[in-house]
Amino acid sequence: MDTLSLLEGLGPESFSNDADRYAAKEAARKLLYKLESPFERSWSLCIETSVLVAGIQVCQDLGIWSKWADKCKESETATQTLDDILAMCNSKADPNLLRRLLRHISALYVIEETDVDTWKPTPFSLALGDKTSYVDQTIQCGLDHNIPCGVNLVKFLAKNQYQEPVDRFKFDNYRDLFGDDFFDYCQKNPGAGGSFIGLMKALNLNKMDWTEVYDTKKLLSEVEISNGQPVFVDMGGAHGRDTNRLLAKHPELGQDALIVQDLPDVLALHTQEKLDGRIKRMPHDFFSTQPVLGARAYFFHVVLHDWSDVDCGRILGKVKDAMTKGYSKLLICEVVLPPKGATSFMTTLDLQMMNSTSGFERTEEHWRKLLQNIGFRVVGISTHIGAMESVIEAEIA
Ligand SMILES: Nc1ncnc2c1ncn2[C@@H]1O[C@H](CSCC[C@H]([NH3+])C(=O)O)[C@@H](O)[C@H]1O
Repeated sequence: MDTLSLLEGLGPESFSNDADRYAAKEAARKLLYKLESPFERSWSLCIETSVLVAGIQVCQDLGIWSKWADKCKESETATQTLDDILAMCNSKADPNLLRRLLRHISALYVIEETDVDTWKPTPFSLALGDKTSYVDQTIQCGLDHNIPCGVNLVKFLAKNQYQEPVDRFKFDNYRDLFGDDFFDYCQKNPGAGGSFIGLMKALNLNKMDWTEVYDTKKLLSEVEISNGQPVFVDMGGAHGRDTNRLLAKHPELGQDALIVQDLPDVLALHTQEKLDGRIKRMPHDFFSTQPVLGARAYFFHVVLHDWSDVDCGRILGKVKDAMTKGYSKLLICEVVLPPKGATSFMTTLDLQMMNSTSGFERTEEHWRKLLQNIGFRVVGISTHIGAMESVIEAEIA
């Protein structure tokens, strides 16, 4: 078989597990970067992609992706003509406008052109139409926050003499662009707040279950389950999926044991998914006194990277006041930056934090120093070959 046919014949089913598929995807990306000329790369980065994202979102706004996905569930024929697609639209659209958008997004493999003015979906376009995947929210979040912030960041850094933005109250890219800092803006603009939480749901679905990274059995072995005591507090827990995962692993956990805390608007507007009745949703601002005392674990998943060391000190100081020394644990599920060889997932998160919250990812040394300064002792850092984040376990020193 020639090389091109061999490459085109590969698919997710060619790999026996997801780690191998991911490794092959990264190899293909490296290959693409080697094969494309410098001009092709710059063209693809900015010129092709800006209108690709716009095209995908216009189809989203017109309701095309969800209608198309529904049609596929109902019938065998996924292939649709331009007229069929026009009929899916929730508002009137110019046929030639739609044709031009569809032509571009099919030239870039979002859908597949099968004939004149005729296309069939791909797993990606079907996922865009499947609300449970939150892939649509990943695009929406990018348009609401990440892309405009990335454009602003260039001028913002120049304007601030290339100082590192690490304290949002001093100077902050998001506030420079939108007039408010990230979480204030999200509270005032529920649409933008919703797409951010949507991205968090997508990320959470696509990351390794934290209970596979960290030994929850050991954590719970010293807990008296039936005493009605709070066991686990998921702070900035939003959707509560991490708490659900703990419960799925330990169904013996009872009423009042599990609490998901977040800002009131996030719990009221953006996290309506049904949680097990044993999980309590509790509005709580983590800069104020922690009302749940003496839990076995206070858990933060991709929360502290939003905040400066000073703010982490304020947040964790409140947690420390609620903890029982010698019993309560602080669990931090975050990227621990390696000195060398950070993955693109890690570097993306790091710079997206700069983009939107003046936050950042931390090295192991940084985490240890930060926690030590607040009066904690790191007990262990759990990692897993398939996980992008580690779980840092700490207790009161
Ligand atoms: N002051 C605050 N008090 C409580 N939660 C907050 C505060 N500021 C931001 N948050 C929440 O912190 C979370 C950061 S995003 C992380 C969400 C979740 N733990 C996950 O892993 O997917 C968001 O849900 C924010 O609403």
